[in-house]
Amino acid sequence: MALSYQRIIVKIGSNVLTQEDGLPDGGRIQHLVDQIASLKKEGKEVIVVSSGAVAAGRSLVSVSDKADAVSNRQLLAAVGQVKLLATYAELFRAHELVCAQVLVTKEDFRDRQHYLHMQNCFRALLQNNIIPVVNENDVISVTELMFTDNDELAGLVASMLDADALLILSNVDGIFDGDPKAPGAQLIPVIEPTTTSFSGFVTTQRSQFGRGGMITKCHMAHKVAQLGIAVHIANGKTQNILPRILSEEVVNTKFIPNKTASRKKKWLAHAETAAKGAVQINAGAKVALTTPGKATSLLPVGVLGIIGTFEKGDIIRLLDEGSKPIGIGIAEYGSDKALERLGLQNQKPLVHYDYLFLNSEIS
Ligand SMILES: Nc1ncnc2c1ncn2[C@@H]1O[C@H](COP(=O)(O)OP(=O)(O)O)[C@@H](O)[C@H]1O
Ligand SMILES: N[C@@H](CCC(=O)OP(=O)(O)O)C(=O)O
Repeated sequence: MALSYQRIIVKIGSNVLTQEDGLPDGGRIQHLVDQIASLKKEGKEVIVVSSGAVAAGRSLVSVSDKADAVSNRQLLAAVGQVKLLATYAELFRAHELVCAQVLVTKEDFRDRQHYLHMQNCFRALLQNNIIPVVNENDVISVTELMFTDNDELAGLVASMLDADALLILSNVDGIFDGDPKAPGAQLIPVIEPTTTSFSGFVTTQRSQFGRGGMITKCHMAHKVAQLGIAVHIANGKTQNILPRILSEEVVNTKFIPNKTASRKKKWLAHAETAAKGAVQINAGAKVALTTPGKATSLLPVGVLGIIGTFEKGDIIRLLDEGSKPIGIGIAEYGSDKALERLGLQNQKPLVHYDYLFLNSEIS
């Protein structure tokens, strides 16, 4: 039976798009575009997250070994992204399809305004039947500002757009129970939402031109599946891989999706590292917030202390009396006002339920 995904994110890894020598594989890109065009003709929405800018840059200019690695990467990506998108645009045009370039940084997912602008743009593109081709803005994203890899970026895009599925194309058939090249290694076809540890079977080894490796792919895939989105890890070098994943005719690893979470909560699930401050809440507030089936906002009466400073709209962490993190949310007002209202009754919520994300909701 065919899988009925409607909105699909296709993540194409560096290794799928490059040949052994690190230069772009034109035939491979063509074949993938042909497959995506077929999905479009079936009425599906497709968003492509494509690596390959650095590889494309390498085919155009050679960089000096003496220059620093960051500058070289910026230069190759800046040059290569033009070629990468020109290649996609030309190949999609042959199918009478239009694609668009979307370049983003990690910061764009942390800032609520940037996030909403981005989401709005994606919606407009999809409504106009345009295929977004997303990559990290490698010119700006250096060191700590970088995504771990494009898998992380693809996961964020999938949750932002409430996708039905994320198809991660790599250079392996899926996740194996050990080194995929070792004799007897077995592919794991299905990973249930209850699986939490991958370190037992996934090594930290990366493909030749990849950045994050399989372990980061697993963690991201698990997190995305917890948010209600199916994730498949499959081999992008296999012929007709996309239609064959959907018709369940090909080996791959599927992360079974969990119950769906609301869109806002999906964003919050990824936003923890962006927290500006924290509030410590009392036991009564903890019980009220974590009681299943109840939509409760955090009121100042339940707040014991404010840690750090934050402003209205910032993400803050919620800690219990023992300083254990219990969730995150968006502050309705800044830490100064929160401090004035600490412990007081009949005050406006510090975190509204709609902007509150509790750890218990995804575990
Ligand atoms: N248990 C495993 N199953 C599959 N692949 C694994 C496993 N452990 C490590 N790997 C390695 O992960 C690599 C794919 O990850 P990565 O380098 O991030 O690729 P990509 O460029 O597609 O993002 C594979 O080439 C493989 O060598
Ligand atoms: N933004 C980079 C891709 C880096 C990256 O993370 O690649 P991959 O590990 O294959 O997902 C580029 O376009 O070259």
